[in-house]
Amino acid sequence: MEPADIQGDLTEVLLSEAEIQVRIAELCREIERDYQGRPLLLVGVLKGAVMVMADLSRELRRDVEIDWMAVSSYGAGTESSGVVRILKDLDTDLTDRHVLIVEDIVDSGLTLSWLRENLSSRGAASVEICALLRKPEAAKVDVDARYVGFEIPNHFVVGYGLDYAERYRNLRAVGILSPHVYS
Ligand SMILES: O=P(O)(O)OC[C@H]1O[C@H](OP(=O)(O)OP(=O)(O)O)[C@H](O)[C@@H]1O
Ligand code: HPA
Ligand SMILES: [Mg+2]
Repeated sequence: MEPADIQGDLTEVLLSEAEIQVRIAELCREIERDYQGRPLLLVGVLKGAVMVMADLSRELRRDVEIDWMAVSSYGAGTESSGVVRILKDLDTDLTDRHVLIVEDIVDSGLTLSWLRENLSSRGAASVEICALLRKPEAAKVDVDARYVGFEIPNHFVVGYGLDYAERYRNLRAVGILSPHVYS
């Protein structure tokens, strides 16, 4: 299943493509129910959330708007710097909007706690979070994410949008990156 040129880079496949898709469908049914009758703006966080956004938005059986923000706190390493930078802002005015932030992972929580504050301060009617993955043991701040796909152990993971130095984003599964790749 892994491409030949990355064989050995993963110590373990944590979540298969099929497991991810089943869970995304479950989250979509919850989202449809919770936002019934309310217009919904999905805000994807580039670049990691590209795959989740593509699959989640197409699985939703309702109309949505989609916008993107790019923030970065990791650079090329495996540890959050804690400093969040806006690389690309939204095109959409958030006044009175119901916003659902779509993310790949809550790791330390620094990115999402900062982002939720930032978006809430723009006059949104509501701001909630949907993250495919969460690492409970890595939390430095508490992030109240309404929709979480999977809680995973505290290892650096790649695939399905998640990168190490911009590689591995295109894997269909999520796996643990072998320390020999980055040490
Ligand atoms: O909870 P945290 O510790 O803040 O980590 C989570 C964030 O870090 C990663 O993004 P990154 O800054 O690496 O940018 P990228 O999405 O472009 O890879 C990931 O996509 C999340 O946005
Ligand atoms: O485990 C991770 N992998 C890739 N990118 C990340 N950004 C935060 N945590 C991670
Ligand atoms: Mg990253």
